[in-house]
Amino acid sequence: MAVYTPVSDDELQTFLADYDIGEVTSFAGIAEGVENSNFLVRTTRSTYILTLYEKRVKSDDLPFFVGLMEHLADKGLSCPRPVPSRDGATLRTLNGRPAAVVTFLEGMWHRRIQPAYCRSLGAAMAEMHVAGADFPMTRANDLSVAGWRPLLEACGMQSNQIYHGLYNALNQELGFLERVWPTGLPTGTIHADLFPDNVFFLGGEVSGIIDFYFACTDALAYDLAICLNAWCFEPDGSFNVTKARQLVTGYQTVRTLSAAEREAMPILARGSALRFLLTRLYDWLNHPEGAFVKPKDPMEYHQKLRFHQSASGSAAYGL
Ligand SMILES: Nc1ncnc2c1ncn2[C@@H]1O[C@H](COP(=O)(O)OP(=O)(O)O)[C@@H](O)[C@H]1O
Ligand SMILES: N[C@@H](CCOP(=O)(O)O)C(=O)O
Repeated sequence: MAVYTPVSDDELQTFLADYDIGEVTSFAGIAEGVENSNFLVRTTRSTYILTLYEKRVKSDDLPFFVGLMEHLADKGLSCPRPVPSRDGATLRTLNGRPAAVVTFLEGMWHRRIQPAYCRSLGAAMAEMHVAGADFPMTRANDLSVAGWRPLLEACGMQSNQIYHGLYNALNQELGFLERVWPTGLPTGTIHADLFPDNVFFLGGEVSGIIDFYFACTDALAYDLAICLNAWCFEPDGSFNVTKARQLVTGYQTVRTLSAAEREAMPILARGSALRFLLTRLYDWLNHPEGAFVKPKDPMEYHQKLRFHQSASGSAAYGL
């Protein structure tokens, strides 16, 4: 459960007194997520999510995240809509943390991924890319290649607690990716954390996308690469090329990938595996005492990285 900052009933009542969202009927910490503190708030009017933004979310970035959700919701995408308080502010402070109330989305996320879900996901992602094309704000991806070395150095030799030789292996991989990382691909607003727990389904089709707190301006194809990692590996660690094909086919029903994007996919997938390996490794070594959170396994991404290191070109991804 991710609740780093507790909120008492009294603190909630005082905070929500400034909103026109009805009377609170129930309130509970949410047993999922690892980044922020999330609470489910039911009121006489509707259901909402209260989020207190934690360590990795910089206050200066919040207007981008909140603005993006408003922009996408205005374009008809099913994503949380920030709810303003009576004075019109969508970003406020609670217990010393920046906080926001957003609308609750119906649907459920799938732990066991079917190829058809990947197809629906691909189309939903491309729709998000198209809808985000005229979003006027930008935010650099601080967890792209330039951000990986500081993360690795912050983990340092402690990395070897997880597995002997891990630091050197990652250092070598990072050196390679720093040399070959693609530039000049079509860019736009990407989600950058489109994992199964952030995509809700109803009846086999994507019904909503949540958790825009890593969203940024970067290569559109990098979002696909993240999903190749997060959706297309089986629990035994093997890569399922059928799921990859479905993901890409679904994407291309809305937006066609260029030849350069297809060619870059193996490196983008490799970089994306390293990115999640590094943040997981950092969190594994540094998770706060007493927080209600289950750190995610860095070694899952080490196994994925090894697949990408041995993959032979775009064909290995069904491209
Ligand atoms: N708008 C929403 N509608 C429905 N459920 C939500 C919404 N936002 C968050 N949740 C629930 O809270 C969980 C954690 O949210 P998430 O944004 O992924 O947290 P974190 O940023 O900490 O990873 C989700 O898995 C989901 O169950
Ligand atoms: N998806 C990332 C961690 C961020 O967690 P989320 O709950 O915000 O999706 C990972 O799996 O490492």
